[in-house]
Amino acid sequence: MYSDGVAVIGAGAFGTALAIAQAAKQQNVILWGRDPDTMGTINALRENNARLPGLRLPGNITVTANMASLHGQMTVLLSVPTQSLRGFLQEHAQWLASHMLVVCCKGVERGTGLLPEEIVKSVLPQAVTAVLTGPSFADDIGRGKPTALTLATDVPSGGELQETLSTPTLRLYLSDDPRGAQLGGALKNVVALAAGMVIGADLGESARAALMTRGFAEIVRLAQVQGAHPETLWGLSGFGDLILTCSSEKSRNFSYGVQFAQGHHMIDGVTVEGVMTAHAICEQNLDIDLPVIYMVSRLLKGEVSVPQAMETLLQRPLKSERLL
Ligand SMILES: NC(=O)c1ccc[n+]([C@@H]2O[C@H](COP(=O)([O-])OP(=O)(O)OC[C@H]3O[C@@H](n4cnc5c(N)ncnc54)[C@H](O)[C@@H]3O)[C@@H](O)[C@H]2O)c1
Ligand SMILES: O=P(O)(O)OC[C@H](O)CO
Repeated sequence: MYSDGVAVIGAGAFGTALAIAQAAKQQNVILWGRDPDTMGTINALRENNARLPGLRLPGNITVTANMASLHGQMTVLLSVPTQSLRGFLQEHAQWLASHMLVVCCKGVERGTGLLPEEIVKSVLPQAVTAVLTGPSFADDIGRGKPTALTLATDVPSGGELQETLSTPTLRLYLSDDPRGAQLGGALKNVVALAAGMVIGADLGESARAALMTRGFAEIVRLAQVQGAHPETLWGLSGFGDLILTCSSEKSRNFSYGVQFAQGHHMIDGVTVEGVMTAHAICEQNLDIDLPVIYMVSRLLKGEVSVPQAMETLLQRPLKSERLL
């Protein structure tokens, strides 16, 4: 099953990196992007110089804007931003039915509160799905630097998929908790925005460590209430990705947080998933104590400044350090 090769949907930074990584193992990999001109340029240069400059696409990657290139029963890695996933699926449903769909985006959909795999199931109820997530920068994956990720799925053939997608430098750990894995990947971006704001406002490394730790407590709390296994969040998809994203300026979420605190609020064609995810969580009006996540949404809406937000968080009643 699903032995007709690997296709990557979305020719952004991550999709391109995943295609390059898979090309080290698979005979032929398809990289699909929606814009024929862009894909023509990527093919001519054998490089995605707009999204992942400096990395050469091996010859066994077929670069295309034609969904008809997908064939048989493939493993399809979905790497479009979360807020675009539904639109992509609706437009191209006819080409996707026979394949294993592996969700690689991180976020919560605004308006529905759905996680990416749930978006897939809501558009394609019969779809066979999995989730690939964890600490990984596109550039590291594309350069073949050692990376470990979580592959989370309910399907019995998860072990086969793990074998298919693991490479000598990309080590996949199998999980049976797609919900927990996705919540970790989505929510760490919100905490990374907060961590960036702390650094951008020069509030100190100690404050960042406090926010990361208390932010992690919120992630575990929310995940448990929403039916995930708390231990999933202690793994690569939760704790692991939180460390990476909150501590590196290579992270777009962290970097945007830094810029935001310094008064630069424009997002120019860059995918910063944590922004919509913060709002998507808030608009669900959950009865869960999530002070950091809610504060990030208020900050992004301009309702409070970073110093006001920090003061408000510090002035809350003292409490015990329970994680849950
Ligand atoms: N970049 C990374 O290091 C990294 C690592 C892990 C996970 N991710 C996740 O991967 C997802 C994609 O991120 P990215 O870094 O590739 O972003 P990106 O901004 O580099 O690229 C996004 C791509 O999606 C395409 N796209 C947008 N809407 C589309 C639609 N409706 N149909 C088809 N294509 C569409 C855009 O044209 C663009 O090529 C995000 O959820 C991100 O969190 C990224
Ligand atoms: O650049 P970011 O902030 O979207 O982070 C990329 C990955 O999610 C890190 O694991």
